[in-house]
Formats: sequence, structure tokens, C-alpha cells
Amino acid sequence: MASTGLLVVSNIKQLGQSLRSIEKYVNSLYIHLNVPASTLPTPPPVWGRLISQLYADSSSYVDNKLDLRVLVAPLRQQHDARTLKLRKPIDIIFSDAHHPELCDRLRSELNISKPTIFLQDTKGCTDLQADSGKSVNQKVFPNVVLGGTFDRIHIGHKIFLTQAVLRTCKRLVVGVTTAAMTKGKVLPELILPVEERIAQLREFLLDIDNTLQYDIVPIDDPFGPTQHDPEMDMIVVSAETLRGGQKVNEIRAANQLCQLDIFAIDIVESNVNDGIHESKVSSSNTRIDLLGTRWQQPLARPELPRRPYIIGLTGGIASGKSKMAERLGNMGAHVIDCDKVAHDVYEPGQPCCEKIVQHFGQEILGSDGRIDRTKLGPRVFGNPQELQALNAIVWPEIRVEVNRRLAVLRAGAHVPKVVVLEAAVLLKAGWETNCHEVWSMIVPAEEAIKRIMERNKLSESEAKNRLAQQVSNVDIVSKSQVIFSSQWDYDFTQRQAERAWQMLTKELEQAERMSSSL
Ligand SMILES: CC(=O)SCCNC(=O)CCNC(=O)[C@H](O)C(C)(C)COP(=O)(O)OP(=O)(O)OC[C@H]1O[C@@H](n2cnc3c(N)ncnc32)[C@H](O)[C@@H]1OP(=O)(O)O
Repeated sequence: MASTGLLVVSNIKQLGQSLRSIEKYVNSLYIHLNVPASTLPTPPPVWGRLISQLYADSSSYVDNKLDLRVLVAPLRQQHDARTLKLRKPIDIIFSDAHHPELCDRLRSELNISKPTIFLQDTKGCTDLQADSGKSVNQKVFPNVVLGGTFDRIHIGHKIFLTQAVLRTCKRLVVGVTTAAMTKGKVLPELILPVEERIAQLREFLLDIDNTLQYDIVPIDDPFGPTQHDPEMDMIVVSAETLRGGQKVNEIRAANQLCQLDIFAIDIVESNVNDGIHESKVSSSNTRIDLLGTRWQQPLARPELPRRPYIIGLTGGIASGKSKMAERLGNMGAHVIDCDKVAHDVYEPGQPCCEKIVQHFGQEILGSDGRIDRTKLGPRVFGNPQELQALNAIVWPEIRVEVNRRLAVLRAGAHVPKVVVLEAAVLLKAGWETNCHEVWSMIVPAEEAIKRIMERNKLSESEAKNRLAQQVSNVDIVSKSQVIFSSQWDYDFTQRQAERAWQMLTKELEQAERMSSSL
């Protein structure tokens, strides 16, 4: 199902039930407010509260998968001149009231073959009500501005953007934060690239109202073009960023630019209250919900035997990889810990051990004649050449041993369905090609530094140095199919693990059914 619907709505009181029925048919829905002819044309802001209410209420009935877009352009036109210019082709029209003549007209204008679905009998329903003039700021300006990160547009963004569109009659400027400004956010590595966020914003804005000019620009500081653009009249902010709006005016005063009218919208509260998600509807929450889900589709690896299915488990230093491996092991995976394999190949008598002593000298041995990792570690961490030399000796040996263990498993009577290959530097070693997919752990740098200082008894600068040797979280994420983060409590990490495991089990069962039916 990847289709788009148009809902002609005359009574938003019953909208919840309507949306629930519609969700089964489409994943994208334009909402056309069938406002009474007598109210058009009205200053568009009078519809602001109703539209915000509609978006806010929708979250109680349908999840984010149904992409709702309330059309603003038709609210600007005379009733009989209202033609819909939509970007996506419409597959089907829904209507909550019996307006067959309007729906017939729209069907023919939009070239829709399917009959209109009338959702329920709403005889006697009241017409959509505009806000009475006094209770709302009805001012409309030629040039309006707003800003934000706008990662994966959610209903809070839709309200924010729509309120700005309703108050603009010529040009809307949208500042979109670049990576330089999003570092401090929750799971910043999962924020979409600024170009993608800008493209999504443009699509949404043109969808709801194609009569305005949209200047959507990347911003590297909180004030963007408001600092120097004389052609601005109003700034739309959220209740949280009101202070930012006032600061903009202070900067504009200093730069001898006109003051902006400030319009603040309310924050939309989220339905979840678990101490992990934010209490408002937010992109951070959306990103948190991506943990333990399929972040990217696995690449085809036809060269690898189908069973066991190999998951490379990796992640930054002190990110909780071993604990995650243990969790996946408890759920049924066979775990191969590459660090333990490294310990084995370091044993005296092993060719790897001899090569290491040849390169680094006898001083890296302990009194028992074994390689002392506390002596070897400081020789390589902070010295890229020596680390590379060690990797060149050790990685091929570990890989041979891992492949030997996999061959033993494959030849056994009970081949495990899933093997988790836990390897701290899997991506640096390029071992992802040996795995069907990569699952990764990430934690914020400050958390990793704190953990390294505690666990490895290192100073802050030593911990930072260790962290600097690692593949960055952004690079880890770009090469991973599932992401986890252990920055919250134990139970939440467990929930992420269970989610991913259930998803994989289902997928593997499906693949098995398909191959046996061939
Ligand atoms: C491809 C793989 O992932 S194989 C598994 C990782 N092992 C290797 O790469 C072998 C080379 N490394 C080593 O032998 C050891 O790390 C030593 C001897 C250098 C240091 O040993 P120790 O002081 O015990 O440190 P330890 O092995 O716990 O490593 C500490 C961190 O350094 C990082 N690290 C380990 N090896 C490397 C490496 N080759 N390059 C960069 N970082 C590394 C890991 O992220 C590890 O973090 P983690 O414990 O949260 O996973």
C-alpha cells in the first residue's frame, strides 16, 4: 500500500474515527477543509487554531505512518474558484459528509476513477468554525521567517510550518540548522543530512500551499538571515524559542533593521511519558524510536552461505557492545567474541604472538611470558603507525580463527540460525563484507569518555585520545543496518535488543518459507 488519499472534511469532531478507517487504505492523506462558502475568503490565520487542533488530535487516533497534510491554498481562494493543485496524484477521495456534488467535481478535476468513500453519516453536523477575530492574531505579512532542525517532519513541525504559512502572503524564509548546530541534540548521528531535510520541507510547504515563495536556507548559527535581511516582517517561534525571537530583534535593532512581529505557537505534548522520550512531540523522540529497528536494508551478500546468518556487532569504545552481545546470546544467537579470539591468538606458541614480540620486543611480555595488554596498549594507542603494525599482524590471524570456528559451526549437527560476530573495530578492518549485516552500538562522546575513565582507569585526556582512534559515530551509522544506544537505562537497551531480534527472526522465517516454497 503506497497510495494517497484526499479527505474532504466538514466536521472535524468526527475526524478521529474517519482517520482510523482511512488508515487502512492510504499512507498519505491530504485534508481539504470544506469550509462554508459564506466564510471565504477570510484572513487565513482564522483557520490556524482549527488546523493545529486537527493535527494534534490526529496523533491520538493514527500513528506517524499516516502522513497528514492539511491544504492551506484553498483557504485563500473564493469558494467557487477553489481548484486543487496537488503534487502527488490522488488515488481515492474520502468524505465525512454527504457532499456528492463537490466530491464528483473533485473526482473529475483530479481524474480519479475509484468511487468516493463516504465515511459515516454526519447529517446534522456543524460546519467548520473559524476563530472569531478577537481571539487570534490575524495579521498577515509579506515576509515571514522561522527556523529549526526539522528532522523527519512530525505533527509539531506541521503545526509550526502551517501557522507560518497562514500568516504569509508573499515569501516564507525557513532557516534549517546544519550539523554544526545539531551536535548537542539527542542521537545527532541519526539526524538526516541538511539537504534531505530541506528537500522534505520544500515538498511539504509546496504541498500545502503552492502560492507562496519559499526560501529554505541552511543556517550555521541560531539567527541565520534574520541578522541582515531587511525584508522581514514577522518571526514565528515556539513557546520554547520565544527568547530566541526576542534575541533576533535585539540583533536587528543593533543592525538598524526593522523589528519583527513575534508569533509564538504552543508546544504539542507527546503521549509517551517514560523518562526516556521527551514530553513534547519531537524529532528526538522519532530518532529514539528508530533504535533497534531497520535503519538501512542489508546489502545482498550472495557469496556468504545463508546459514548461519552473520551479524557483525560493533560500535564505539565503551558503548556496551559486549553487553549487547550477551543479550543477543540470551535470545538465541551464537556469539563469537573477536576480542576473546585475539586473546587466544596472543597465547605463547601461537605464530601471532611470535610476530608481535618480533615487532614490539620482549618488553611487552609479562613475567609469565604472555603478552601483557597493559604494556602493549600504551605502545599502540596514540601511535597510529604502531597500531597499524599491530593490526596488520593480528587481524589476519583473528580472521583465520573466526573462519575456522564458523566452518566448525556449519559442519555441526545443529547449525545456529544466527551468529553474532562481536568485533570492536569491525568496520576499520573491513570485515562487514564477512557479515550479512552490521548492528552497532553508539553512545555520546561525553558518556564514552566517562565510561573509559571509570573502566580503564585512564585520565580524561587519555580517554579522549582512545576515543579519537575510533571510527566516528556518523561513519558507524552510515555502515550499519540496526543501531542501538546504551545511553539510557538497562531496560531500554534490552527493549531495543528484543525489538531487533524479533524483527530479524520474522525476516529469517519469511526468507526460509520463501526458499522452501520455490
Ligand atoms: C577487527 C576486530 O574488531 S578484532 C577485535 C579487536 N581487537 C583488535 O583489533 C586487536 C588489536 N587490539 C588489541 O590487541 C588490544 O586492544 C590491545 C592489546 C592493543 C589493548 O588491549 P586492552 O588494553 O586490553 O584494551 P581493549 O582490547 O579492551 O581495547 C580497548 C578499546 O580499544 C579499542 N580497540 C581495540 N583494538 C583496536 C584497534 N585495533 N584499533 C582501534 N581501536 C581498538 C576498542 O574499541 C576497545 O574498546 P572496547 O573495549 O569498548 O571494545
